[in-house]
This record gives sequence, C-alpha cells and structure tokens, in this order.
Amino acid sequence: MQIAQVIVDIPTRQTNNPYSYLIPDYLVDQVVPGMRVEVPFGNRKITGFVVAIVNNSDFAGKLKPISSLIDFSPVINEELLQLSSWMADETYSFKISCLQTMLPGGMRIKNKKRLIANDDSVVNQHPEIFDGNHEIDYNRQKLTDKSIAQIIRLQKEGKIQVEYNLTHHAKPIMMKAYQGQLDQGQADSQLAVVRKNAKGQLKLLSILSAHPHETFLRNQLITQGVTESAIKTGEKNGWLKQTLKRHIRNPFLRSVAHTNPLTLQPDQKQAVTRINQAISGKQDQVFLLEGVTGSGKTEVYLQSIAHALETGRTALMLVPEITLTPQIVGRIRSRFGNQVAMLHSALSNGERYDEWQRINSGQAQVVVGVRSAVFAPLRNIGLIIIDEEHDSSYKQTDNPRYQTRDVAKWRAAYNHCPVVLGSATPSLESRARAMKGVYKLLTLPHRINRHALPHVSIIDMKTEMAKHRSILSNQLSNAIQDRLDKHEQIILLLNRRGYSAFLMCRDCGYVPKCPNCDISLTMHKNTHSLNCHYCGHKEPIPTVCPKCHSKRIRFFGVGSEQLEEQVKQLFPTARVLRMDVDTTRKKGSHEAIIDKFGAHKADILLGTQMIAKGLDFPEVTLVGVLNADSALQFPDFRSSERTFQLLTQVSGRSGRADKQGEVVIQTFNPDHYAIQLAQTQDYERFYATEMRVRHDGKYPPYYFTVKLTGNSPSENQTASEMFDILTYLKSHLSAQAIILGPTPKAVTRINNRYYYQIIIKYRKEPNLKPALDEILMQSQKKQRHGLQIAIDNEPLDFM
Ligand SMILES: Nc1ncnc2c1ncn2[C@@H]1O[C@H](COP(=O)(O)OP(=O)(O)OP(=O)(O)O)[C@@H](O)[C@H]1O
Ligand SMILES: [Zn+2]
Ligand SMILES: [Zn+2]
Repeated sequence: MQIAQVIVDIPTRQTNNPYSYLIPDYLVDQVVPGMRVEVPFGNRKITGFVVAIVNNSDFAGKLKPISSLIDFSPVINEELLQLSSWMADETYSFKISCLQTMLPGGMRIKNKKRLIANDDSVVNQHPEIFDGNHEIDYNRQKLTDKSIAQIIRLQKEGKIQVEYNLTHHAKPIMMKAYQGQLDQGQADSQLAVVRKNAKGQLKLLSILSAHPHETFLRNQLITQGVTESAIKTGEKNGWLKQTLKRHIRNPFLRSVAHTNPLTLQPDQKQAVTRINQAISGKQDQVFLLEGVTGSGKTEVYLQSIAHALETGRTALMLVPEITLTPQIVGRIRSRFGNQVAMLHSALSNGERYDEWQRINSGQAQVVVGVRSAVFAPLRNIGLIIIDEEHDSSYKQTDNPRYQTRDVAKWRAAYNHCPVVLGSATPSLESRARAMKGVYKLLTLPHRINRHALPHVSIIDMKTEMAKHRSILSNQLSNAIQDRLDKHEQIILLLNRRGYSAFLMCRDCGYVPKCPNCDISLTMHKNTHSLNCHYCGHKEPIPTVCPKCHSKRIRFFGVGSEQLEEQVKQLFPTARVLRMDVDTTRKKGSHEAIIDKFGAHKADILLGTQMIAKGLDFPEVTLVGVLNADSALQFPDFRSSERTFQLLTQVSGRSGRADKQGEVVIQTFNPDHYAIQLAQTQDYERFYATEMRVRHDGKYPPYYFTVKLTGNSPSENQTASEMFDILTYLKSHLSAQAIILGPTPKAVTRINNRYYYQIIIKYRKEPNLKPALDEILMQSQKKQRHGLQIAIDNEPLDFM
C-alpha cells in the first residue's frame, strides 16, 4: 500500500500538516513528491501538493484515494519542498502558500493540460492516447488508468511534453523540424559518396555528422546553408525524418554581442579570488561586497558566475525590481548568452513559464531575476548573488512574508555555495553582521580607474522658496543650462516615496477621502479618477469642492508629468525623456527609453526611483534631486537609512566615466545627518551615526522585531482582542522584551475593517515563537467571527 502525504489547498494552521491519501494501483510508483494532485476533501475536490510517499499511515479510518494527477512530473523539487517547510515556520505562514509562491504565476491556478508528442513514432505507438494527433487536450480526452501511467513514463523518457494552458500567450509554438537519423559514422560515409557539387547535401551531412540524432528546426538548417532540395533528398534517403520541435519564446527582445571578461582592478581581483575560493571549496560563506557606486561590482559578479559555471554548477543573481534594467540584463547575457534565464514581472505568464521550464530542465544555468526568482528550480547551485542587497523589495509584504536574503542563505547552505550580498550602501543589519565576522566583508573603495566620486551640493529649499515658486532652484537650473551647452547629459530624480498626489480645496482645505478607508484618495490623471490605494475604490475627479462649492479644488504636489512640463518650459530646446510607471507600462518601453538616452538622443532623463539605481551612462555629468526629504517625514525608524541610500545611489549615476560628475540635492532639511552624509557619500560615518540612533532607540540591528497585526469589522473588538493578546504575550515573554501597543495602525480602517498592531522588540526570547504559533492557532479556531491575525517577522515597515 502506497500512501501520498498531501498539503491541501486550504490555508489554515490545521492543514499545515499533510493529509494521507491512498495511491490507486495504476499510479503506484508513479506518484512522487513535488507533484500536484486532486483529492477528495469533505464532499468536494481540492488540489494539493504531494510532499512524501509512505507505506503506512497512522490514520485509523479508511483512506480515500487520490482523484487525479495535476502534474506528471514534479513541479517542486526535493530542495524546494524542504525549503517550503522551513519557510512556513520562519514566516508564520501556511505551507500551501509557500509552495504556491514557488511556482511561476500562471502555474498556480488550476489549469488545463495538453500533451504534445515529440515525434510521429510516439503518436503511432500510442493510438489509445493520441488517436492520431500530435497534440491532445488532456482534460477532454477520455483516458484510461493505464494510459495515464503510460503518459507519466513517456514524459520521464522525454518522448512527450506536457504543457499547461496558462493564458492565450502561453501556447507553445511548434515548428516544422527534422530529426537526424544517422550516427556520426553513417553521416561521414554518406559524405564521402555525395557529389562534390551538391553543396546543400554536403552541408546537411556535415551538420548531421557533428550533431548525430539531433532535431533541427527547418529554419536552423536553411540559415546554415542547407537547401530545400537537400532537405527533400535527406528525407528520401532516410537521413532525416520530419517532426515538430518546440520553439521557445525568447523574452530577450534584442540579441546581444558577446563580451569578454575585463582585466580586473586589484580590489576587484581580490574579491573575485575570495568568492571563487568559496565556490571551489563548497563553503556556504556569506560575503558582503561593499563597493562605492561605479566601483565595478557587476564585473565581480560576472567573473564569479563564470567560475561557478566552470566548476559545473549553476548561478542565481537577484536584483531589485526597478533595477532589473535592460542594461544589467544585457551585460549578463553578453557574457553567458543563452545559458541565461530571466524571471521578472514584466514577462507574460507564458514567457515566465518557458523560462521556468528552461531552468527546471537544466537548459539554463544562470538565472537573473527579482525577489521571487530566489525560488528558481536550479539544481546544484554554485553561487547566489543579491545585488543592492539593502533594497526593500527583497522583503515580501504579503504572505508568506519572507526576506529574500534569508531564503538565499538557506539555499546556499543546502547547496554548499557562497552568497554575495552587494551594495554601495549595505543595510545596517548586513553591515553589522560583517563587523561581527558572521559575513566576510569585501570592499571596493574606489571608482573604476580612480575616477572621483561626484561633487554634491545641497540647496536649502526654504530660502529658495522665499525667492521664487519654481521647483528648480537657481543653482540646479544654471547647472542644467551649463550641461546642455556642453552637450552632456542630466538625470533628474523626483522622490516618490512617502509622497502622493492628492486633491485639495484651496479655499476650505477639503481633501477627498476614501469612504471605506481612512486615507486620502490619490489622483490618477491617465484614468481621470481618484483612487484608493488600499481598497481599490475609484471615483471621478470633482470640478467643484463638495464642501464649500469653490472651483479652486486642485491637485496638490508635483508629479513627474508636471515636472516634465516645467522643465520643457524652462529649457525649450532640451530633449526630455520621462521614466515612471506611466511611461513604462507598455512592454519594451523601459528598454526604449534607456536605449534612447544611452544613444544620447535625449539630454535630460527625469523620473522616479526607477532611475536611481544601476544605470551606467558615461555622458551623465549632472544629477539633480528635486525633493530629497519626502521620505524623511515617514514615521519609520528606517527613513534616514532609506534617504541616505537613495541619495547615494542616484548621485552615483553622475560622472562614471572620464568627466567629473556633479550632484545637486534640493531639500527642506539641509541639516539632517542623512542628507549631510549623503553629500560626502560617507557610508562609514552614516553607519556609525545611524548605529548609535538604533542603539538608543532599541531598534534593529540591536534588537530583533516582530509585528503582529489584527483586524476585524469592529474597532472595539479589534482593540479588546489585541489587549488579550498583549496579556498573553506578557505572561510568556521575559521582562527584557519590549512590547509596543496595541495601537491603531496609521491607516486604521481599510475596506471597513479596523487594524491594530503590536510590535515586539527583543534580543533573546526562546518562548516567543511558540507563543506566536499558539496565538495564530487560537485565532484560526475562532476566525469566522473573530480577529484575523498576521505576523510579520522582521518587518520592513512599522506603520
Ligand atoms: N576591471 C575593469 N576595467 C575596466 N572597466 C571596468 C572594470 N570593471 C568595471 N568596469 C566598468 O566600470 C563601470 C562601472 O562598473 P559597474 O557598473 O559594475 O559598477 P557598480 O559598482 O555596479 O556600480 P553601481 O553600484 O553604481 O551600479 C562600468 O561601465 C564597467 O563596465
Ligand atoms: Zn472647499
Ligand atoms: Zn479605500
């Protein structure tokens, strides 16, 4: 008797333990961990992941059998199965959510399948499955148990492919192809007898000799000089057999010229040597690569990846969403070509699935991607890189609330390989670990070729605003004009963090708010509506104030669109490009803007955070920051760190090649240390200053933190249950633990539910985890009428 242990798709604490199902006879030895199945649950059928196969169960009753298979081969490998258990525990989330998070978007939904035969012989041998077709709709075909077992075998042998119908785009493209029928010796002896003027046939046979029994797309043969008539002859003589081959969609829009490794500078060389030693020695060491902007961190990554590949292993490189610029992808592809797979949110479901397949099947050995790519099904990983390791996009804000750095470290331990965390402005947590020797610190203190860091000036906008109303200070306007005259390029950053464009009545001060949430509505020009960012509520933009009927109800704050208008008015001859969410929505537009700016077809690139990182344009000699401090007003202990990081990053875009760079930072808080130290780009002093602030405030990295949020439809109920939780926590934690709250969240009401939070700061609390697990378990039991609870381990925001 074989029994499958299944994590079912019902997210509760109880279902975090697997349920047992009988494996029916026809599937014995065919069902393996990592496959998804359909199982009976109560009086319905639900899906689940097989996590183990056992021979007996301690379940007393009669076991129900699995209803059907969703996958014929595992979609989650052994490593990721283990990771999911660890992650569920670590992030206080459900195993089912962790498993689902690991699959590419389109595969998470319950999907239809199609079976595709690789060639005619399979079709002919299995009429009971294919019924003479190359491709069948699995869900429509009436298949016997025996056929299903056969399908699993055929897939294992690589004779058929199973495709998930994700979206319209996800359909695999099958193209006419030919399979070579000769081994090398046969091809060579044919070569010897073919007429010397039959050029096409000679070419074909030499290809067949070099790649015996391979399958070639028709186009591949034609572009290599094989003629139509040679293909016909080849078919007639039995050298080739017609078939179909899957054409893999290519998410890289452009082809990239190959580049060779650069000769390393001494600091780079030392870093590469240390990393490569850890790769060869199979050490799961974490390195913190701290290199000033433009110090050549990317080259260090590339040469370490190359080493991992040389030792027969794979490599994973993670980048923040907004820095996954075509520039960096281009640099990696130019080194590693088609070995690279890319995973990010701009891909369609179909493209993402294809990339995932290429990784899962071992065709791609280098993965570049954003946060979720940390779950890429790579095997035998030799190196994991996290670029811009301080970036907040590495923490998932919804369930499962994982920190990518921690997942990466887990995988590194599993695969016995190093992790490289790279940044010009490391997070305080990582830098503190490096100081303690937990991480090894590698530094690149100089820009490439010893170019100086840009000169940074700070403009006090309080005095500036007293003189004029323009959003550009005199000094910044003058500097822009100067660069335009010299035909150099300019980047202007509008800091969007903590800043939203809202409507306000100039006469009575009325601001439209969401009816369901305690938050002002945000103006969206493109849809001509006021939107709530929390619940999705939408309403038309009023033309008169609903309160005082004044017509002077206006947009408040500056958006990048307005900035563009103003810049164009001030500099009518300048060619201006804008990069923000609105101008990059269309596929390929991101690349188009960067290409255009890179080719110097524009003088000024202005935009939001998107332009702050990663870009490498030699002609940029001026960076202007319009509102440095909008993030400083955030009631968040990390706001200084974020501001310092952003300013340092964006400043680093200036003067990266031969010309000296300049940066102008406009601010209302010229005396704030984050701004002052960004001026000198002095990470060391910032680190020391900020560590003192964190020490005094008992914040990370001195303390660990957990945020517990509860919500319910009634404010009274939320508050009183959160006070119960507080009492429970107090009785389980030591006197050293600091418990803040419960307090209403900054936005207390969202979608008519009331949110309160408790923050726990602690250094060592062995009882904390069991206490939190118990709180979650209890809240699950009474959820229907009670409080919903979410736990965020090491939250990135405290609001
Ligand atoms: N060894 C080298 N020799 C010559 N040029 C180099 C070398 N290493 C890097 N470069 C060049 O120096 C420039 C800056 O390097 P890179 O973009 O990798 O820096 P970075 O540290 O990643 O910067 P940032 O953090 O600002 O994005 C690039 O144009 C790169 O091609
Ligand atoms: Zn009004
Ligand atoms: Zn709302």
